Amino acid sequence: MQSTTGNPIYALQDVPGKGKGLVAIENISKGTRILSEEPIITVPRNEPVSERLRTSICQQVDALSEHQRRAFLSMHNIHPYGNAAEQYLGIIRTNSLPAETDGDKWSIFLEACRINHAYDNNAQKNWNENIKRHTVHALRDIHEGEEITIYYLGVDKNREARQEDLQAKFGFTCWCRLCSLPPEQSRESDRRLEEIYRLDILIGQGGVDGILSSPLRILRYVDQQVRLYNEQRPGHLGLPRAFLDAAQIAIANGDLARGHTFAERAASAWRTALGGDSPEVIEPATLARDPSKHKLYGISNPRGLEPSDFEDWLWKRVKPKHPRQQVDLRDRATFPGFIDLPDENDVDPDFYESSLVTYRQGRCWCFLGEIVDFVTLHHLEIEIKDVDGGKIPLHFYTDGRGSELTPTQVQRGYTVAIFYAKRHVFKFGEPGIRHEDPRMIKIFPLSLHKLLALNDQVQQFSTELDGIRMCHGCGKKAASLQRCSKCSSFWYCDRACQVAGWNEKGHKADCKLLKDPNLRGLFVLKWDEFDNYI
Ligand SMILES: C[S@@+](CC[C@H](N)C(=O)[O-])C[C@H]1O[C@@H](n2cnc3c(N)ncnc32)[C@H](O)[C@@H]1O
Repeated sequence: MQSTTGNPIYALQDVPGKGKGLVAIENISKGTRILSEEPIITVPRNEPVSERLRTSICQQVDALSEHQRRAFLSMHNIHPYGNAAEQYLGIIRTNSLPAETDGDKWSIFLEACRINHAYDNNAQKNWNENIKRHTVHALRDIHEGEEITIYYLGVDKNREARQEDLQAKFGFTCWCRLCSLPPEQSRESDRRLEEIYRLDILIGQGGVDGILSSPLRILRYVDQQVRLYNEQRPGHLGLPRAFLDAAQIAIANGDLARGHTFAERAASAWRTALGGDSPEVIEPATLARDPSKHKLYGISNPRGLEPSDFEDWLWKRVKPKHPRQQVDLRDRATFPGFIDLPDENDVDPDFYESSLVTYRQGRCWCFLGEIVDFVTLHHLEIEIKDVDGGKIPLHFYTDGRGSELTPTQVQRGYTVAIFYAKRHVFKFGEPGIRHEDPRMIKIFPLSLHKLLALNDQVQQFSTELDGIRMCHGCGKKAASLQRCSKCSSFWYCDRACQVAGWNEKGHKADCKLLKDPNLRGLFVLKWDEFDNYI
């Protein structure tokens, strides 16, 4: 590809430890189409090696121009060979890229096949079915002299699986910045991926029913996924998919304004990675123009209501909340991350109601964080990780300076819940939380990750909608389920379902946790009202 001045923007150069590679020879800005190429050799992906295939490959190589042939033969080959046909096959296996959207045909592209791999890739490869070319776009600004890299493996995988695949298919180990992280940070990155996949399941499992019955909960999952994708690596292709999910949730629930914005974000992310002429951009761009054309628009309008109930719905008349609705621990208004806590010296309107002369607390809230480390010098100091992954100090300025907590309570990996926490600027260190009232803290013997996973189960199996609940054992929805007598949180058709829930679905461990009235309390307190301190 050439720059606007007509000069090439990259060159094939030696890259230490990787053979040849493409290197930017001028600054390339995010979203630039770095190259767009037609294939020179194409093979069916899944056809077993046969005489017919060998002949077809030899004929295609023979038909190349001298320049193309030389460039093809200089490509890397990790497979041993004894004759020309085997050599060609080895080069194709080491270098080919998809030449059809469904991946049935793979091809050799003289330039794109020279790009090396990195997990923190700065460019995105793609077969563009509209223009029948392979394209590569800059996922972020690439500086002059920087190597252009793509991700070889398609699906995102944890570090060990990535390295195994790269060794098996391409014969190398990736040493990019993300693959060389120290073990703890690398595990964190792997955990992020696991969480992304877990959220994927939670988002998809209820289908349209889920989107309609708990739109906020599902939107929270997608919100969380977007944050994780952004932390994982730049331009992750999960992002536009997540934006499209968010658009669908908004539109299905009649919110065209948000549907429009989410669809625009999806289109913009695809445009950066794949170019404005790629088919992937068309769907979200069309949706952004008119979100009401989406097939789910309008399905949230209630059907079969009594006329008076319909009027209540139409006018958004507030009805008393269902008493048995469970609070969602992912609700950031009630369980904010550190950054969203009120500042100690401000009157934050999200938490306080103010008039001209006075203000009063308008709601209850609780900060959740996982104990990463702790130390006692003059007082107990705990390092905690919040829902956003940020680490902050929690200093104990209670009368006992933290000694009111027992060593069995203060353990790494346990979750701290602090009611009415505020951001405090310490003179001697990083901003954090100054904890003064011993009644305002609870510690639960499970990680924040597990607490949120338990919350997801509670949301799915404890929440009643129009008198209907879901059996935790078999997943059936019914009005006449029996509740677990120990924790009162999960519901079952009969004894067999209870045994299945206990043994196969992990309720044995969850039940023990939920027997703690303090933990159960998190799910049932009236957080959005304030009468008195909890
Ligand atoms: C498609 S080719 C890429 C171009 C190749 N470097 C060349 O010289 O033609 C794939 C081969 O490049 C090398 N390679 C690609 N990415 C690499 C990386 N991150 N580290 C080391 N070698 C890499 C491996 O030998 C791999 O089999």
